Amino acid sequence: MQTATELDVLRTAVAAFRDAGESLALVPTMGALHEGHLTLVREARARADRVAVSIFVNPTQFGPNEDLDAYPRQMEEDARLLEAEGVDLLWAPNVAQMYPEGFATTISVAGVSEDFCGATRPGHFDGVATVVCKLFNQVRPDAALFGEKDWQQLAVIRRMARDLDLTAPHVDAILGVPTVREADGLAMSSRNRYLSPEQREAAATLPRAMREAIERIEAGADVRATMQALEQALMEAGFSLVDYAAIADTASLTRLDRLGEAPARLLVAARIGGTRLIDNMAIGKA
Ligand SMILES: Nc1ncnc2c1ncn2[C@@H]1O[C@H](COP(=O)(O)OP(=O)(O)OP(=O)(O)O)[C@@H](O)[C@H]1O
Ligand SMILES: CC(C)(CO)[C@@H](O)C(=O)[O-]
Ligand code: BAL
Repeated sequence: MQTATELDVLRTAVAAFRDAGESLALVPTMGALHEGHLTLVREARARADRVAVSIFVNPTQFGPNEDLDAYPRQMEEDARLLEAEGVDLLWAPNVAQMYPEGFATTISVAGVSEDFCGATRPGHFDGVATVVCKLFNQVRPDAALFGEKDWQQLAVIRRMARDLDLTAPHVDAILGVPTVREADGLAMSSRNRYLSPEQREAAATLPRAMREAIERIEAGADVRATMQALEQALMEAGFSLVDYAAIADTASLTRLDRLGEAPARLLVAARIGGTRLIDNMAIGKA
């Protein structure tokens, strides 16, 4: 595996793949890798001749009171994990390279980025869209893979890629990979390591309560009342705040107060101690 920490080194490595006629898939990450990330890498390997992974803890997607400084950083261990997965290229820029003196451009995706995490983390998706656009321009992959765990992020990136012609037309080059879960159902996340043993146990209530809510709504229960019951179940389990618990259209993320014909998603963000967890699941007709 080649590691590039400078843009010209990255470009030379990518050009060598291209000169050899090889396809390239990109897996963008913020590091602190777990099985969720490695599943994205394996999917990428199955789809392209070459795989590039980026590791960059992007400061512009963190709010002023969020965990930018505390966010886990373990570059050497991550590099070992990626090497073992057969990754070809690790792109690990620093903040000054990504945002040089005078950097002044922001990409903002209206609509799909506004509710849910966009409302509770103002500016978050501007930071995500801008850095992902830069990563696409730096690496110029044929395809990029993202986790469904960050469902709204995936929707924002798909919208941006279509709007800005970042990928080939008529090709779904932005690929979503189903959420990888722990044995008790908790979605894997780098932030799970912030949880104390007691909080970790209580955190499994999140996917459990979501599945119960889905069963009830699919059996005809009222959406609003079921969302209230879901919030209550989380608070009783030890969560301190539910940022949102709602059903939305899968693609537009418009909130729904009942299931209809279009595919829908249950989306939840909730805090336990100082840790904010998100999860989402399909509901209704697939
Ligand atoms: N459990 C998971 N299953 C599938 N994909 C995942 C999972 N966790 C993260 N990903 C995906 O990996 C990519 C990089 O995510 P990131 O590095 O932020 O990890 P994370 O575990 O989501 O961290 P965080 O705790 O910041 O949410 C994203 O596309 C994300 O959706
Ligand atoms: C897509 C991403 C790498 C952009 O910083 C980040 O939001 C993440 O890890 O999900
Ligand atoms: N996995 C999404 C990145 C973030 O929470 O900032």
